[in-house]
Amino acid sequence: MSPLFRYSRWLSSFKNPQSQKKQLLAFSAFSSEAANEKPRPPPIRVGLTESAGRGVFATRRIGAGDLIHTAKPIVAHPSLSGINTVCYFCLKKLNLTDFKSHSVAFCSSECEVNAKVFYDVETKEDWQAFDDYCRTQGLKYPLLVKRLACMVISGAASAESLDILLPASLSRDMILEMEEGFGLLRSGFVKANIADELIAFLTKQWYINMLARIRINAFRIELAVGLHEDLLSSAAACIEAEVAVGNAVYMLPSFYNHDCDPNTHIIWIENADARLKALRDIEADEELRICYIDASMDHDARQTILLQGFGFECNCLRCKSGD
Ligand SMILES: C[S@@+](CC[C@H](N)C(=O)[O-])C[C@H]1O[C@@H](n2cnc3c(N)ncnc32)[C@H](O)[C@@H]1O
Repeated sequence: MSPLFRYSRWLSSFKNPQSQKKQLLAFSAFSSEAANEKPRPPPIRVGLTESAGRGVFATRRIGAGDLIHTAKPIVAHPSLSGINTVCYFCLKKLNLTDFKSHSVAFCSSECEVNAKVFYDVETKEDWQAFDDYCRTQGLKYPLLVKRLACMVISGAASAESLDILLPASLSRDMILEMEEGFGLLRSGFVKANIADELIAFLTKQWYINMLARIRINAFRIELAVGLHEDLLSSAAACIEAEVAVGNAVYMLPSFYNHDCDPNTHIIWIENADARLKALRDIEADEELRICYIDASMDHDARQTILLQGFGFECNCLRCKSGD
């Protein structure tokens, strides 16, 4: 799931507020995860907003419906309930015949090769206890941490890959609840005979830090219904089971702030590669915002979910107007 950037040096310079502005402007220059579908660089930069931390701004006018950029996940993982229905790497939907009993499958030899960054380490252990823990507790984010840990062990990712992302503030109870998952993850690697020096990064603090970042930056991936797909069976699937094919964390999309009347949306067509598209005309220097939740809910319901789920009081114009 490259590209994985080693952001730690850049991150440490954020501790100096004077360099923030310069660094944020520089970000647009190396956001190479953005689309290679267009010859021009994506029309965005990351900058500081007045009251919502960092945000993404348009560098030129963007037309309604335009593809702003695409983004590949830093780490993605299928939902456990659908693990035998999608590619284990890119989350593309597969035919049941692609799966041998109880195994995972890949949509292409390219995905199989790309998955080596975590799969070779992961398959040294059976992870039944860890998966059961996630399944019974209804947890999806520890799976992303496990996959990222495998990537760090294989040398494909830095243990600091997510450090640049904003962390959620966690209560003492939330931290206590994470201990079981940490214990299962670490003991899985020990049982797999992974050398001590390769798992030295995997401390309880690292595990909690990753979950704190994933909690407010992960995207739940719902694939758009393809034209070829039977709309009725897809609708039935939505009712019967989890619609999301999985969860993923991206770099650039994580800098998009929320708005209850967004000008941008994030969609997934075929797999976990995200597409950011303009919902209306956007002027140069306007902030691009996506909607994290179901915008059809009323004001109070939206505020409650944003506060409880993401830890912030929404400052968007729609909320300020009381709508
Ligand atoms: C995924 S991050 C977005 C990028 C973030 N601003 C940063 O500096 O990295 C989500 C966080 O941004 C802030 N945020 C996003 N949308 C907001 C809004 N509408 N009102 C207030 N804060 C917001 C909150 O702190 C939230 O937890």
